[in-house]
Amino acid sequence: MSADILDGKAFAATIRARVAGHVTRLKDSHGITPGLAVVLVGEDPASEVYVRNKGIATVETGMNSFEHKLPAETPEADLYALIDRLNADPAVHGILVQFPVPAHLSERDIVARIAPEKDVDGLSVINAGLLASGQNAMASCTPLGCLMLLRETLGDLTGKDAVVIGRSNLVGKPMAQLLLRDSCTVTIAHSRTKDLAETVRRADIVVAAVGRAQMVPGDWIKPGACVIDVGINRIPAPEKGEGKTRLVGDVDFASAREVAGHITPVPGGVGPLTIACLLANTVTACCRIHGLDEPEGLTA
Ligand SMILES: NC(=O)C1=CN([C@@H]2O[C@H](COP(=O)(O)OP(=O)(O)OC[C@H]3O[C@@H](n4cnc5c(N)ncnc54)[C@H](OP(=O)(O)O)[C@@H]3O)[C@@H](O)[C@H]2O)C=CC1
Ligand SMILES: Nc1nc(=O)c2c([nH]1)NC[C@@H]1CN(c3ccc(C(=O)N[C@@H](CCC(=O)O)C(=O)O)cc3)C=[N+]21
Ligand SMILES: [Mg+2]
Repeated sequence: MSADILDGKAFAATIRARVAGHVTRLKDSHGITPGLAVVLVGEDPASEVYVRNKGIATVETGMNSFEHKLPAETPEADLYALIDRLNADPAVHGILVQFPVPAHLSERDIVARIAPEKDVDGLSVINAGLLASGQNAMASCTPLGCLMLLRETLGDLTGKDAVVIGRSNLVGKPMAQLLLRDSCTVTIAHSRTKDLAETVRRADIVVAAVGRAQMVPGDWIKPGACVIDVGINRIPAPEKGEGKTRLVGDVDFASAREVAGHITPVPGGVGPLTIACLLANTVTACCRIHGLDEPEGLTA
């Protein structure tokens, strides 16, 4: 059996079309253009991919995009001054500071500096708390995109055994919360998990968010399971020529596709959904900031 390969790119396009519809309505009826600010400090390969693709998509959906690339040695005070300006800027409805940041900066303190209503990554303690207590949160873009794709693919998720590999505040934890809200039986695995292979073998749904290239082999996958690969890893690709690289996920796609029922590829899987949901969250933030009705079809 060979898995159904989930086309994240195509599904992302339908989400973006919904976003574009709401943007048009905001402009025509209220004279408001949603704006998204992205801050990148230093260099990170996964973040570079994100910034490139996000800028294009933001403008395509009719929103404003503000990019701030700062050098790796940027002092904390300068970064905070920028965040304060973005917090106060009425043209900015969403703020995203890309992680990881250089070691002299604190992710926790950066998140705390961002106005919670503009926190489109859903990282603030307010958003994390709202999500954990089952209230109307701004959910992190990647888990939101994964949940939308899972519902689209499997329908009702009630009672499914879900294993999330990774417990970051950005991906693993909010993913587990969203799956729990949809009544999955959720296990969160991480670097200290005793028998990862056995844990993953129980799962009807596997979400891999680790950041280790191709670490999940096909023989960990339960036949017919739905495999969502969040990882974005750059590895050498000598077959493409000297010094060339390619993107791979955290799942060994070649062996996993032989066992899984559904699987997301990298690239073309979760990445495009993250971007579509970032735009969706920006529109949601914009509506909330202006006291307008919640946009439909953009939240989980
Ligand atoms: N496609 C997309 O749209 C996105 C992709 N990404 C990518 O997803 C990946 C994960 O991102 P993020 O969550 O921020 O990463 P983090 O580095 O913040 O978290 C990684 C998690 O993986 C766990 N882990 C590390 N090694 C192992 C191991 N050997 N076995 C089991 N678990 C392990 C860590 O455990 P512990 O807590 O114990 O250290 C940690 O919880 C990265 O490749 C990132 O680039 C991220 C966001 C969006
Ligand atoms: N605060 C914060 N929030 C994030 O959500 C966040 C972050 N920091 N830091 C970096 C990671 C990584 N990430 C990606 C999103 C989309 C693609 C993406 O568009 N991927 C395409 C790439 C296609 C290509 O260009 O080759 C795909 O997978 O098809 C990649 C990576 C978000 N992240
Ligand atoms: Mg992280």
